[in-house]
Amino acid sequence: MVDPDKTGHEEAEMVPEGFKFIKEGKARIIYPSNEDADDVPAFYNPAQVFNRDLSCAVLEEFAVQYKEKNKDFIDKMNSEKKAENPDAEPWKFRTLEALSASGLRSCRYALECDTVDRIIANDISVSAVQEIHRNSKFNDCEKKIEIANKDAIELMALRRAPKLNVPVIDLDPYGSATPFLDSAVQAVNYGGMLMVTCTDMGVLAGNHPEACFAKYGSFPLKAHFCHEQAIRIVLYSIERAANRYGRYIEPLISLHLDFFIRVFVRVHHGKKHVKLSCTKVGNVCRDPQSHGFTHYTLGELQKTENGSKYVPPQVKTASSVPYATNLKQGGPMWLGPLHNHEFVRAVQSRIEDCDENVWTTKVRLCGLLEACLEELNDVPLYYHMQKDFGIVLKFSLMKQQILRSAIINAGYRVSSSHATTDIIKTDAPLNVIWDILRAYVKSKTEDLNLDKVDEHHVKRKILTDVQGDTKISFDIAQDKGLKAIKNVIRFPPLPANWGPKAAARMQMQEGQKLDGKKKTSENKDNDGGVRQLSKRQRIKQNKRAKRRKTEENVPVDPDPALSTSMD
Ligand SMILES: C[S@@+](CC[C@H](N)C(=O)[O-])C[C@H]1O[C@@H](n2cnc3c(N)ncnc32)[C@H](O)[C@@H]1O
Repeated sequence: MVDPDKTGHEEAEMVPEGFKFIKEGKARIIYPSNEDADDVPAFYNPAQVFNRDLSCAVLEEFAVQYKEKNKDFIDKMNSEKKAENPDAEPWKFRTLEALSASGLRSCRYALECDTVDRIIANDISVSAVQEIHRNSKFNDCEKKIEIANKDAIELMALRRAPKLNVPVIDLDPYGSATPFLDSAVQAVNYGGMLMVTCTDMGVLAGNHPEACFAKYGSFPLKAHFCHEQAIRIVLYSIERAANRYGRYIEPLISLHLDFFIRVFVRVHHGKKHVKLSCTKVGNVCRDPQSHGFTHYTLGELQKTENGSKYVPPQVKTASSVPYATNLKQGGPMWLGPLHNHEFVRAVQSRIEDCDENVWTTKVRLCGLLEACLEELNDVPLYYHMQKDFGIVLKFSLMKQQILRSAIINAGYRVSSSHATTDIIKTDAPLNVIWDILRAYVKSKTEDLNLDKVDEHHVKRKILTDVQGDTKISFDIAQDKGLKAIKNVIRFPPLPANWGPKAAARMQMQEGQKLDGKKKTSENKDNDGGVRQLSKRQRIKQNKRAKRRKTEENVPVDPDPALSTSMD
């Protein structure tokens, strides 16, 4: 490989005019000098460097663990192959990057993950595949990268073909990964891993609940826990797809980052465990007035004289959300743990050992994984200190540390979340939190200022209620839930223009089409769906798309957001 730090003769010869080279990790790609041009051959977003750095670390750790766990099986398979054909190649650990774009990620996997033997870099776009060829050559990793130009759904559906035997599949689409989940859960090896990105945060966060239901099978609630809720909806969707084929997921690391969701899940198989799925997914009920919420699984496992059976859950929504008059239901979503802490620790120590010049996001990655280790893994969702409690009580509340102490002193656990700041994740029942907050408000003021508050208003109900038997103490507690254990940066400021980016124009082979995936204002405008186009911009873009379609015969669908029907 050409030394990445050299900018000598050899490189200048390889970079065509109008192009530049971009360095990321140990890889470099050749990319148009004008990145904002309408017609870039393949998609590349520098803001996803964090996603790629993390994915390299996770992939290498997973590959090491997978080979170790399956050592006997791999050895047996290799000796059987050798007996049949002495020249047979040994078994290879393959990773499929199903939506590869420029091939940057695949090149990085090839160069930075020593335990991964092969990467299949696939993209439906002809121009993207040309870039993958060029970039894998440029990085001198052609031997490790197999290139495919197929619809990812078809490619993964070829799972019965013994050649596509992949322990890891990476899905990094524009917008939602849901069109690819069905074939991905079937194609990945037993005990293999799916790495899944979803960038349609607007949909997942509850801005378009009907679209979220259509894509993910889950109805999101508009609430301050929307970031973690988005992760849980994606996990639910993967679990449901897996269950249909006798498989189930184990989340290894599940993240909300900047403008997207990235989850790493192990895919197991086994009918007995698949049945348990109904006890891991469920609904959330939230009162928009008091901001209180509760959750319940869709099914419960009940012990019987002869063993156990699955039954519908006992739903205690009303008693779990005191002062609620009008509960709104969201879901279903994943209610189990988001992370496997042992795996997170292993990835974290791998990152700690790496060179900061290669993984430029090292400091942030370590902070993020530390935040994952700190968060309560068995408590779904959280409250925002001011935006939930403060707003309801119309009172400037105590510092986080004091409320956390009070919760711990009352005998419960509390933590922060990697997903956002200023939140309280706790196993304390809501009546305990209201007891604490009521006691605090009363300790700060004698005048509760309720004269003008309607008698049915939730603030009045909370503040005039009889104090429960919660032990109240605002003394600073000594507990790991109180303050960060390691002094690492958890939420560093982000660079300017950090966010989703416009999709590249797709050039497909004749006869190829995008199954179940249309270009919409969400995924065409960006890879995040966070910034929506105005109606005028969409009309303009539609016209441009139609013009292209006729001029170049490239299948670009008009923006469905302009039509009245949902599809
Ligand atoms: C967000 S980009 C991938 C970015 C890349 N993984 C990276 O890290 O830079 C999505 C890519 O998916 C490709 N794509 C979209 N639909 C596809 C399909 N059905 N099959 C294969 N590739 C597809 C697009 O051409 C585009 O290059």
